[in-house]
Amino acid sequence: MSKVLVCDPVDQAGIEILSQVAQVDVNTGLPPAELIRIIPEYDAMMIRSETRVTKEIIEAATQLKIIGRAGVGVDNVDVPAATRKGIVVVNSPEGNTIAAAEHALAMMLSLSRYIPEANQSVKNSQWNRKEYIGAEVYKKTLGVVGLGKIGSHVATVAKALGMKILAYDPFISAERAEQLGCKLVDLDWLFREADYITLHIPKTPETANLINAEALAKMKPTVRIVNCARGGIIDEDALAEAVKAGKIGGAALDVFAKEPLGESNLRALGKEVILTPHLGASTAEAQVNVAIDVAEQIRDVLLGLPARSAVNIPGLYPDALEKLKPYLQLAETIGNMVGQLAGGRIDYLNIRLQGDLAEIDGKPILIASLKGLLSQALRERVNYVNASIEAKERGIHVVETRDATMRDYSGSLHLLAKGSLGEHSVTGALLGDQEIRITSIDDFPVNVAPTQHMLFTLHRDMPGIIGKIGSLLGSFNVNIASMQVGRKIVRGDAVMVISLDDPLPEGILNEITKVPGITNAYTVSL
Ligand SMILES: NC(=O)C1=CN([C@@H]2O[C@H](COP(=O)(O)OP(=O)(O)OC[C@H]3O[C@@H](n4cnc5c(N)ncnc54)[C@H](O)[C@@H]3O)[C@@H](O)[C@H]2O)C=CC1
Ligand SMILES: O=C(O)C(=O)COP(=O)(O)O
Repeated sequence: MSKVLVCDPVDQAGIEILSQVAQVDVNTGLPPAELIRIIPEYDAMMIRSETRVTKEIIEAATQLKIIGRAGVGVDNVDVPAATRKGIVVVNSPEGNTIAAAEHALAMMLSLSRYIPEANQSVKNSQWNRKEYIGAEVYKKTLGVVGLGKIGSHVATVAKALGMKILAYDPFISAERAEQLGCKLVDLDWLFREADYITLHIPKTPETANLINAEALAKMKPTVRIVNCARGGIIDEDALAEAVKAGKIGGAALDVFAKEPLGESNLRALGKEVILTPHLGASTAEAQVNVAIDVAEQIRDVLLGLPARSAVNIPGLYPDALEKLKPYLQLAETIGNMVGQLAGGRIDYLNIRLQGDLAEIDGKPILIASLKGLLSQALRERVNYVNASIEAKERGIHVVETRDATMRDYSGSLHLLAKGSLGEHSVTGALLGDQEIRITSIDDFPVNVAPTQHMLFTLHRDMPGIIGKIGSLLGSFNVNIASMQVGRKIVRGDAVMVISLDDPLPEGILNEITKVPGITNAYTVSL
């Protein structure tokens, strides 16, 4: 039975789903060294933002297939290290959108009316109304940095509060911003004009310290900044300094460069600053959503099915994947065949999508072809996650071409591999949308169904050659299941494809190449 390690607190609804297919160990707050020690036992990990899944942990994992992040941000996972190891990383892109957006809005309003400190003062038996004269958000300008899922919801609600919305997001169109009632502007404009700024971007090398002393200096002295996205997007010392010096109006932070927040200048600040302990996703509803979303994906991957929100499998979207499945199988099979025919080190792979296949997104087919190609060298270590990286690291130059005019089958795939031992090609198609047919080998036309054990020969088409191969195989007690010859001209060069019931015994390939007329022989095992 598979084993899943749940390292951070997640809703019971997720645990129940995982328990249908795996032994689930809930073990939160583990120190890194302990995680490294126990991770080899596990097939899957489920985390939130507290556990850092470092390269060291990933390298120590020997059977880990999936890391499920019950939330959005995967910046606490070394995704490149996971990808390299063929481990799928999934998240829940929408499960906590509303929770995070509402927390940002709550922070904005609390900041405007000093609610946290006013509340504390009443609880401390004071009644100080003069101290807490706030500001209205109505008719003020809100600058939304990052108009993705959370930023869009914040903008929509803020619009209903009567705010004017400016947005900065280099990856969305002005039309999309307009639909949301926002004006798309550049960052400097937003910094200059906004009365409130709210951040809804991922933490990336580009966004780290986006709000630094220089940026703060461009803002209005009354601006209030909300960060419910990621710590490290704001330079915390520069922010504390700006609040203290009255260069900005205030800030509300849910996330910090280092969590839990340690020693910090922010703690000493007054009512202008609100700090919450990373609570954006902490609603009952969001926790049920993300736990179910991610647990279902872990369950599926453990059952050998695809994950719907993998962050490190490029181009494999669930709907497209379902339609493409037979073609992925085809690509993997002929990738595997051409890899074995080419043998040795492969330097170049041309993937030609033909007929109907020329019309579709080729990326998943390309990945499947590479997985097949590398499967001899890497066995089960290669999968859809790491096939592209492995190919790149091996220096395989991959070229995708398309030819919609090739219409012998509705859609076919031609792979040509060049390597240290020469050049080979295989074309395959689907018969009746499911059954794989090999339709050419080294450009010789054939029509064979791939089988587990196959023998290919390149030979001169001449009388007696088939008989000689047949008796040679017979003398080694190898049974032939089927045989086919492909040739372009009579008595010219030809290819023979023989399906065998058993694997070819050691040494026999050498004997076959000694038969007069045979130029080369190859075995392929699928
Ligand atoms: N505080 C909390 O508990 C929570 C925090 N989050 C965080 O909120 C952030 C946003 O999440 P979603 O809206 O779900 O993500 P999303 O992917 O839907 O939106 C992010 C947006 O940022 C934009 N973006 C990327 N790089 C940018 C850049 N350099 N400058 C400006 N815009 C850029 C993207 O185009 C995208 O539109 C993430 O960092 C996520 O981790 C999410 C949930 C809960
Ligand atoms: O989903 C996200 O990106 C979050 O930041 C939520 O973090 P959490 O799951 O509450 O630790």
